[in-house]
Amino acid sequence: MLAITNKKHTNGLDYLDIETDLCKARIFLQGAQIDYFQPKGKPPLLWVSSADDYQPGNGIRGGIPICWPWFGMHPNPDFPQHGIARTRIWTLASIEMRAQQLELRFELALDEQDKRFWPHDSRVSVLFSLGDSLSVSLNNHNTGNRPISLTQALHSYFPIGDIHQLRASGFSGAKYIEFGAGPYPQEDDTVTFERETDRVYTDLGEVQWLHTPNGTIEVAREHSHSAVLWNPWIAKSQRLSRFNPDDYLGMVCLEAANVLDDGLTLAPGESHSLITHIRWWESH
Ligand SMILES: O=P(O)(O)OC[C@H]1O[C@H](O)[C@H](O)[C@@H](O)[C@@H]1O
Repeated sequence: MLAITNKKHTNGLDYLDIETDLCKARIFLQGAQIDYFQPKGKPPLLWVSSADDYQPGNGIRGGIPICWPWFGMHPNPDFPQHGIARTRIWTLASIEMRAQQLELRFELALDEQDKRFWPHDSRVSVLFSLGDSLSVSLNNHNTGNRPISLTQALHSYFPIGDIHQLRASGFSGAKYIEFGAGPYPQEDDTVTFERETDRVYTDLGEVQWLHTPNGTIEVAREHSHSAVLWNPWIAKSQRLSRFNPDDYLGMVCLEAANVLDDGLTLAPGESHSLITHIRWWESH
């Protein structure tokens, strides 16, 4: 089966409700933000805060916000954190079925207002590939005649059941910066959570795993040597917008990125795709 229905949220945001033989998904045009993905017969793979009211103009607190064309704070303090893509309306450009994977491509057309933030000749698009796993590819192409530099992330929120029981693995050999300090070498392969965690990893291997009480989520990346691992813990949860004070107990963000020395510089005519693959891991 294949059902793709255009719907409107009560607060006005347009989204696509999607069902295939292999999964159910929901993608908002604002931010090209997927906030729901569930392989059939398995639990959902993305987390969203019940405090989010899906207001136009805000990124949704969950799913996969797209941080582009910068991650984190911009040197200009008047520019929004994590770039402009997550609050802009994207256009659905194509729908294709390949084998049993449903591919949806969205494009972002920047207006004059946006050019204040991003005065470059470039094209950005995102391709979702939906099957029993989820792949997201954020594609940049330099259409101008000067180099372009940017940072970006697929800011994925995962449902992890209980932060006190979560073990995140696949980190050995990397290094990280946290709260402006570091880089520190990551000696253990596994990370556990006992406090606010906000690490920007570089030199990171291609695959990490989130071992939760409900199963293991595998998060792989292509064309990316960096990722962000984030849990706001108690105090920051109380300050965060669209977030319940105890939400930190049930989520973690592991964000495929191109940041720090893994930031991009695209020569004229050059393209790049930041890709993440997300699935429930099954041992064979
Ligand atoms: O509140 P937001 O702008 O969505 O940012 C949410 C979080 O994003 C990233 O994970 C950063 O590393 C965090 O420092 C930040 O708090």
